[in-house]
Amino acid sequence: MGIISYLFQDRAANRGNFKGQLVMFLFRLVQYINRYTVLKIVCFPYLMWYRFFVEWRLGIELPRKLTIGKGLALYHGQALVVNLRVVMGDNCVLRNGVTIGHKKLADGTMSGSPKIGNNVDIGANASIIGDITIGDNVTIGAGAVVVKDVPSNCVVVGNPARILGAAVGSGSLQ
Ligand SMILES: CC(=O)SCCNC(=O)CCNC(=O)[C@H](O)C(C)(C)COP(=O)(O)OP(=O)(O)OC[C@H]1O[C@@H](n2cnc3c(N)ncnc32)[C@H](O)[C@@H]1OP(=O)(O)O
Ligand SMILES: N[C@@H](CO)C(=O)O
Repeated sequence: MGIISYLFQDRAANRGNFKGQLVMFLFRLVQYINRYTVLKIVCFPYLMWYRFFVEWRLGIELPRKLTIGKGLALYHGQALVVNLRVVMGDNCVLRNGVTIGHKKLADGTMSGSPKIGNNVDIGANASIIGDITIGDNVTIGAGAVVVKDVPSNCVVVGNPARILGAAVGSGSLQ
């Protein structure tokens, strides 16, 4: 992928949403810079500015080492925190108040972070925590707290999250 396509890979997903387009452009630029040591040195002021403006000022923590596939839609973009070890697939949606990250384990170490598939739509204020896997084509309801693996092709809601529409019992997550 050429640099222009790389920097604008999320534009279509954020059509009509200038803030989403701008933040994703700035994010892809730090990701691109992060690939090359020379660019990291030359563009150090930009890396600092990204941290100050996007992370501190706008409250959107998308660290430059994060792995996110193409076509990420960012709706509203407030109080959004994603751990740098999270891996997300293509065509996902992140909304305001979403947190995706790790947890402290009983031995005092930190867990891994979620691995999220393609076409995952995450509702406002959802928290997805721990070394878990979310499948493809999943919708995570607003306010859900997801701490276990989620299979592909389902909707999960609630705290703790359960599969919507499944009969009581069979809808619990493993
Ligand atoms: C400013 C803004 O607009 S920001 C955007 C905010 N919007 C979002 O974040 C969208 C997230 N979407 C949701 O949470 C949706 O409710 C979905 C996708 C999870 C489900 O939508 P639908 O399929 O239409 O579900 P529906 O409204 O029919 O509800 C089905 C059942 O799930 C429950 N339910 C739906 N959403 C949730 C939720 N987020 N948490 C807990 N339970 C829920 C309903 O109470 C209902 O339960 P019942 O069958 O016992 O009565
Ligand atoms: N409010 C819409 C997008 O503007 C959503 O979050 O889905």
